Amino acid sequence: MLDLTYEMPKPKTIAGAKHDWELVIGMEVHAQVSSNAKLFSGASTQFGAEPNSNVAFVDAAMPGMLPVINEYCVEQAVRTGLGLKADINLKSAFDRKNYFYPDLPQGYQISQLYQPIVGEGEVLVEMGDGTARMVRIERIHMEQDAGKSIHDMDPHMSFVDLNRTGVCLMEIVSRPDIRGPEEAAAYIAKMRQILRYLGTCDGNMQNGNLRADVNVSICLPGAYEKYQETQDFSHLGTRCEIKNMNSMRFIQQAIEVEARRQIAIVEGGGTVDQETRLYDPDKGETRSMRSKEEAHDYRYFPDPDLLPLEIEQAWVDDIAARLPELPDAKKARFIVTFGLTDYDASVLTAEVESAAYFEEVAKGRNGKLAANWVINELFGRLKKEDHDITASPVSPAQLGGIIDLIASDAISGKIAKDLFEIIYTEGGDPAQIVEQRGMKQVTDTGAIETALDEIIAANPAQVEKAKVNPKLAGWFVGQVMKATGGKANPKAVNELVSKKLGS
Ligand SMILES: Nc1ncnc2c1ncn2[C@@H]1O[C@H](COP(=O)(O)OP(=O)(O)OP(=O)(O)O)[C@@H](O)[C@H]1O
Ligand SMILES: [Mg+2]
Ligand SMILES: [Mg+2]
Repeated sequence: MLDLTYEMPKPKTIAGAKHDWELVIGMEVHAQVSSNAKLFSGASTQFGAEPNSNVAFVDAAMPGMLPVINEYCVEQAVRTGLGLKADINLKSAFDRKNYFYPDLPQGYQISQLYQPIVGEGEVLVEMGDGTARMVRIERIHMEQDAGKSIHDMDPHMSFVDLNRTGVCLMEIVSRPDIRGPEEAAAYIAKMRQILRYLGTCDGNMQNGNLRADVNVSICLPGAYEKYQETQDFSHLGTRCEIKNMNSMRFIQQAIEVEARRQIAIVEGGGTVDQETRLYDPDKGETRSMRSKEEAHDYRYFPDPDLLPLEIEQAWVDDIAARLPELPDAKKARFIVTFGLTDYDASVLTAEVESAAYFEEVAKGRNGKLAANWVINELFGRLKKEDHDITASPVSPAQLGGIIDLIASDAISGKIAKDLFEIIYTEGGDPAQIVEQRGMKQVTDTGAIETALDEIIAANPAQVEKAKVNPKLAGWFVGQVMKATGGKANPKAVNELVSKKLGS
């Protein structure tokens, strides 16, 4: 594999009235496991179902009901851990996190506080300008999602929908290694990409299947480096946690707004309280939800209904052996195998489906040419209609066919674009269309020469001018192209023009 060494991105600094401040960010990503059934029941996880139709007795906390662990969910947590190059804990355990809320019928959430299933890992976060930072993962634990309270259906009543209750979430906790709003967005994007490659979470942020709690603090330049050396958190500022964010744009806005709030407090001589806050995108501010003083005492304790979760190394090894190729490896391979730039390789591997599409087109062809066509023509065209690659009307075989016609000089690059448009809108076989519609490039120098001779004969004044000003040769090239309906081979035309005009 290619060894990619990156320069680290600079931390974002914000100028306060007195100092420059740096940002420190740690994220808790909640990723809903792509599983048909819930973590401890067989009820369906289908999104958008009739309210309260996907609820097993245990989800509704009926007396005497016992949780039974869903092995598939455990496997997805292990796969996610392996995908983040993390330690897998062969023994983990479930704890009860107790709190009261109408959407939590059990009165507690089953989670893993003391012994999570996945330990330390790492994610490479690339910034698109060639810089990248390795963000450490602290842990991943499995937990149940809560139900949903609905307050906006009736002015006098609130409703509860338990469909989501008990759905398996993975909480992926990062170290405070993220240093700015753009990095936070890039981190989420990379996490989403890895989860989607693995297929352990569909990454649908709109549906809330991937959401993040964003922890923000500020510090003076130099303090973070001291924390890195010692791992002593006292070098860092007090964090505030912005809950439940499911939009990359709002995450970036919230971080900036929150950092500025903290800077104003500290520069005004105050101290930041550790608290949970909510971002209001309409007002562009974060608001306190609850502070440390009124913090929940969750009274965590091991869930007596569930045995510790013990898995075998052989099972983990087997899962590891079956992992798909992940984004970093695929990108590096694309750069080496197809001679792509870092940027093109990133674009093509952003989604696993586009990567597969490109690879089919590029196999046995010029990789750079294939990349150009996939990125500029195909992606550009799909974007116009807001389609993704899975809905592409042009198949990899068809696009490959167009590229073959260019490579063999059968059609010019300009005609290829027309051909692409025909196939995009009407379908068909590229070679056949070129044949039937007479789109073949004229490489026959005889035909080009005849056209050129006619133009020269009709424009004696231009010919004289061109003899003293070689730049005018381009005019003759253009005229030949026009006369041949854009089908003349531009290289052959150029050669003939300079031969005849002696320029
Ligand atoms: N000074 C700091 N500045 C920014 N982020 C921090 C700081 N200290 C810790 N963090 C980050 O805060 C997050 C803490 O998450 P964790 O799940 O461990 O605890 P929690 O938020 O107290 O618990 P809960 O899951 O109940 O919200 C981590 O991502 C961590 O990196
Ligand atoms: Mg947490
Ligand atoms: Mg938290």
